[in-house]
Amino acid sequence: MLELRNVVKVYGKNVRAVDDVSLELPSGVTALIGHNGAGKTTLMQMIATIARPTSGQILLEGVDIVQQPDAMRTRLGFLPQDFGVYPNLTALEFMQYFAALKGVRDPARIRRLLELVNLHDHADRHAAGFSGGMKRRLGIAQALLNDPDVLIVDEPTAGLDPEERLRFRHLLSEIGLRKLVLLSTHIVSDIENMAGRLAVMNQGRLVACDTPDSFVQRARSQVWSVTVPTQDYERLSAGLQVLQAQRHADGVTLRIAHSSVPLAGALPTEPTLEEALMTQRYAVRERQDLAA
Ligand SMILES: Nc1ncnc2c1ncn2[C@@H]1O[C@H](COP(=O)(O)OP(=O)(O)OP(=O)(O)O)[C@@H](O)[C@H]1O
Repeated sequence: MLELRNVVKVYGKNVRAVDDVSLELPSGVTALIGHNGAGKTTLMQMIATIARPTSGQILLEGVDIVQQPDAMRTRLGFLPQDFGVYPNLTALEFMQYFAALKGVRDPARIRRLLELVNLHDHADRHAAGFSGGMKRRLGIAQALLNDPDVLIVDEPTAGLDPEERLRFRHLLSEIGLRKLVLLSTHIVSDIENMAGRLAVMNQGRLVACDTPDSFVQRARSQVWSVTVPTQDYERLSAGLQVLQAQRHADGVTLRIAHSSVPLAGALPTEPTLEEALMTQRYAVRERQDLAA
């Protein structure tokens, strides 16, 4: 169990990149979601002990890893956002290099990990010629060398094609069956059916943390569907929080976030996870507007 207590990170005089975040993370996959600049990377860096909180505590199994970073470092696998491979090394040599750095002496483990990330057929190829997805998978393999209890992956699917994304999702959810996996993304479809828990960040704050089902459950009765004539679309949708507008022969079908019936004839509809999160973000924005 990883526990964050009132964690704050201030850059310079007044950039509160992470603002009083408290969070409990059990094992399984947790996805950190938020817009660019929400504070996801900063939070992950503090958990990975490569950035120090300005204040607050981060505990791994009760041990304060800000005070005792080695308690995390010996149990951590980390794939940073800007992870790069060494182009002159083959995949196998790259793994051997990191195995030596991490004091891992079992050559069979390297083979097993290359199989796990489906790179065993490419073990003797130079990583320079790998696709983005293959490089990310090699990054995961090196992160798993020391059999970490905690795996942190920053934006794992950035720049990957759909097939690579799918493979990556599968791999991370498998790892999450046994480990604590924390990943960040701003692409909701990437964590659908994969993350057991979503932590939503906005402007440094943790605004919600729950299971995907709970987010969807809460958004029920707040997402509406209605078809309007094409010529009335702009007038009718003005001022509404339109989640999706699909044009077809009979008009435009709108999916709208609203706490009550937004337009005559609108019917409540089952929200997708992405819509549920958008509804949540809208709710946050409304609360901020009210507070201003
Ligand atoms: N080293 C730094 N010095 C100053 N400000 C920083 C630094 N790193 C991040 N920030 C600022 O902190 C805030 C949070 O940034 P962070 O990278 O943690 O967000 P993020 O959610 O990971 O964004 P992205 O999805 O773009 O990676 C931003 O306003 C960013 O500009």
